[in-house]
Amino acid sequence: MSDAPRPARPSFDAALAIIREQSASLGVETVGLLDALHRVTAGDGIAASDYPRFDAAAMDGFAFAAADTVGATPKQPAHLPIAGSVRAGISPTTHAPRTACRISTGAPVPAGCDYVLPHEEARIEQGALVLDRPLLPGRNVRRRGEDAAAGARVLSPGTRVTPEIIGALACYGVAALDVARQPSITLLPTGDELLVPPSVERPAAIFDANSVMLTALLRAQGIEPRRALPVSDDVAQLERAIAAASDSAIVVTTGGASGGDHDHLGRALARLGARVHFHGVRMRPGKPLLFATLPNGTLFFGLPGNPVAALLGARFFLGAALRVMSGLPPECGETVEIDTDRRPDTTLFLKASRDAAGAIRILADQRSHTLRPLIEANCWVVADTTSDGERRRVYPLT
Ligand SMILES: Nc1nc2c(c(=O)[nH]1)N[C@H]1C(S)=C(S)[C@@H](COP(=O)(O)OP(=O)(O)OC[C@H]3O[C@@H](n4cnc5c(N)ncnc54)[C@H](O)[C@@H]3O)O[C@H]1N2
Ligand code: MOO
Repeated sequence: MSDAPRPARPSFDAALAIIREQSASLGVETVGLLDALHRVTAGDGIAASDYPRFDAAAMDGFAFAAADTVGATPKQPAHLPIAGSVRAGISPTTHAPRTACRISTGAPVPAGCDYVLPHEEARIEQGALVLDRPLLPGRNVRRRGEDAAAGARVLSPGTRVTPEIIGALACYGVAALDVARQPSITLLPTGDELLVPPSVERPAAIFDANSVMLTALLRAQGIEPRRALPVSDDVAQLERAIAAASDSAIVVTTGGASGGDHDHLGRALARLGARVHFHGVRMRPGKPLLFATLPNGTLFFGLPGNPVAALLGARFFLGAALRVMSGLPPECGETVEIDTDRRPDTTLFLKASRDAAGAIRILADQRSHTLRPLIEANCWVVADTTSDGERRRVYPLT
């Protein structure tokens, strides 16, 4: 058992509150548009250019002024001689009244034209477009600035940047964005079973799944963590490895968090002079989770080794700190009515799948070493009891 003092175990909500209290914004930086992917905006996104940049044809066909069709009938159609053509990328051209010009999709509609007739609808006789009814202006013309006008506020602060947002901003000529600074993070897997790759000669070795999984989880938030080499279940080595990692703003270990004979995390942190905010949370899986501050101010998350517990710890606890650092509000989940297992005084995290109709199914295998159900899962159901009674909340998987 660890000799380190054990503060009382908080509830899940209380533990999150402690983490939020210990976390602070890291400020703002300007990054190139593509580098903003998965990051959180720290200011408004402003369109640098009108989009569309000019009145443009939405179809290949013929451009002309709708006014030139006034009074046209099948018996007395308007004849608009076809004069010239405009292609995409060609600067807007002048247009002689009572003529039509060939135009391709994306080409600037010549000044004076306000109608584009698709070529498959066109009747051409002796080099003139024949129109046998009056037409209303605007058809197949994309108006300048109709999606976004230069200077328009198109993005608010606190938005997670997606590929779609990057696409829109690229249309609007935005080349850089202000985003919240991200912390540097070192992932430190612990456990003798990780020190050598699994092989026939090493039947008790396992693959280090946790640091791979957490790297993926962080990349999805625009953070590239440093992955330290696995460290053995030895207090001195653990102490050294944590000290070496503490140049990062956040250190995350996996394994060695519970009170087993070889779980030395508590002892290593005591030797380092860390301030342990809690060791153990009234939740399952993830009960042995530890949160501390190292003497230099680095935040420390000691996640349990079981992969589901490690994932939950990163998803909800490290995630809570990252949200504060990114200027995002706390997650509150969606309250739902669903009958699940319950455990007194414990928050249960259940792998679940929600179908297109919104029906939630709790998956059969809830053990904390099995990730296979998470291939099928798309949400967590979080079950606990409040003073108002049983509560069930749904959270996205990541
Ligand atoms: N007597 C008790 N035993 C255990 C308790 C308990 O309360 N009393 N709690 C159990 C719970 S709950 C958990 S969670 C685990 C967590 O313990 P540790 O954080 O000390 O983790 P380890 O013992 O080091 O490892 C647990 C499990 O996970 C595997 N592991 C570790 N690292 C990785 C990795 N990087 N990738 C994949 N898998 C990893 C490890 O081999 C173990 O199988 O303790 C229970 N025991
Ligand atoms: O807390 Mo443990 O996470 O149930 O396996």
